Amino acid sequence: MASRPANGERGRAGASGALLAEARNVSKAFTGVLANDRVDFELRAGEIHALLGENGAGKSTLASILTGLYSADSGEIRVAGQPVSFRSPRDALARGVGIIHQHFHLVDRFTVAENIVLGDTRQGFFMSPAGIRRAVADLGDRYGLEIAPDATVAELSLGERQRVEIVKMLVREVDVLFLDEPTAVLAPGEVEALFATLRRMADDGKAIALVTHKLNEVFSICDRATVMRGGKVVAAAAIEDFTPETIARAMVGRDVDLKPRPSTRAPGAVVLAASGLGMEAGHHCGLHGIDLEIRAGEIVGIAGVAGNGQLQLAEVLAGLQRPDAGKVTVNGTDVTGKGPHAARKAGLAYVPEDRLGTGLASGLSIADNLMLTSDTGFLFDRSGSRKKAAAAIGEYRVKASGPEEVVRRLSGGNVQKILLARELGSQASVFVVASPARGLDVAGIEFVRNLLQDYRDRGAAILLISEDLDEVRLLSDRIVVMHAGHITHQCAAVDYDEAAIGLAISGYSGGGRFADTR
Ligand SMILES: Nc1ncnc2c1ncn2[C@@H]1O[C@H](COP(=O)(O)OP(=O)(O)OP(=O)(O)O)[C@@H](O)[C@H]1O
Repeated sequence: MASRPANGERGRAGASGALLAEARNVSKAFTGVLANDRVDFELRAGEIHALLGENGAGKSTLASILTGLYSADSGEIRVAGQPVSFRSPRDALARGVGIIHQHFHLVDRFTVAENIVLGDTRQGFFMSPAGIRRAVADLGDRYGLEIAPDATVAELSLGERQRVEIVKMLVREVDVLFLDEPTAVLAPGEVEALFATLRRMADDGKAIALVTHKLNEVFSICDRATVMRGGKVVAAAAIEDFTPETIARAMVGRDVDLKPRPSTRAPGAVVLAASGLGMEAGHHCGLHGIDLEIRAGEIVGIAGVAGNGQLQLAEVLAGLQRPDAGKVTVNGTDVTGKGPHAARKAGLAYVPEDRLGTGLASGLSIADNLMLTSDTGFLFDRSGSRKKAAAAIGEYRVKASGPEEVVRRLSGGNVQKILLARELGSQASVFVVASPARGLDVAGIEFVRNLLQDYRDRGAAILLISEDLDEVRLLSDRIVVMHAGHITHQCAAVDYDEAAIGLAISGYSGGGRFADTR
């Protein structure tokens, strides 16, 4: 059992708590890639430990080795000081080491309680339905995790599903918990709640490893950080010994500049226009009287919590959904409800949020994916498509063995780069871009921001949809807020008023009015 820190003071327990999990001199190669190169990593009782690094640095591989999904080619894994050899994640769980992946492993049509006991094969372990309810309630109280045991998982938000995954781990009595980019799926309010839970778990003597790209999270919650680059550990220290700049430099090997570059020119003619767009509310909130104009040479950012109509709006603009009312024009051509090909032909490119669903075919190579939306089709001109892919891999600094690499094998951030390369590399003049930096490391974020600003300066019209308010604020020339399928606020970026935007995000549309949230 883990030794408990004397108090929950940040940083103190992390430096001195008992060693709960370690990797010593661990290496792991995949075909052509040394994903972990003589890695040392340690997790102590009472700490929240950030595991950082650029896309493809080897973080997920290390987490997978420590939690039983992969075995190391060489080196040693220890739990509570004892060498272990995990043959599966179940083995690791039996030793108190668990992981919560970005894509949850829950059965949608089962209840929360059923999911919690599912697959729990501990010998002699039995929990009656009443026992499970009690355990969920007790753990919920202790760690601030409110969930209804009888709810069906399909009805739950992503934040609630994450809580179910955490309770599942707590029921299995983990001492060490890895979380792979846990805030990527959360709304801002849910992030604070998650962090409070993680802090309570650490205060209780558990060790938490947080795989993340978000430096603000690292500095607000973590006690220590380990930074990886090219499969190696390049820095490991208490958080007080780092600054955002030194962490970014360790990750990338150079200085990173994320300062915005506002447009210096007045925007040109309207190139993307939506007027009176309406969609019936169904399983989503619908769209209600959306009027929007985007001009050549400007970035318009749409802020709001996911699920407030942004996805429907993006899909209507990109021709993937037909609105019930209203009209969309791209470069003066009416493309309303005419399908994605018509929108693309009129000059619109779309980077969807759901990169492996709507965006890319995970079973195909990089080269084939880059040709998926071209008129010629990917069966045509294979050597041309390979050349194009090789150029994109170089330009976007994608970590891959070459153009024939299957997209499924790439790390999350590199998948995002392939999608961006295809859409931003097209000849479009209007770009609808949803969460372009999701899953990207600091160098990737810098790259994408520069790219969008370069395109804008060359006269492209960009609609940026993002839940990351900082991203919207830093990149946009104009800001539009959506709530419940309505536009509740619009302003120029220079007039950015955090309080007004915060109110608009929660539905307040000025003059004492709240948007109709049917
Ligand atoms: N199953 C696999 N088969 C082949 N190569 C793999 C496999 N898993 C990872 N790799 C490669 O190993 C390297 C490290 O990948 P890993 O997923 O560990 O990186 P990461 O730091 O987690 O990146 P990201 O932040 O983008 O998720 C990458 O070059 C990746 O393409």
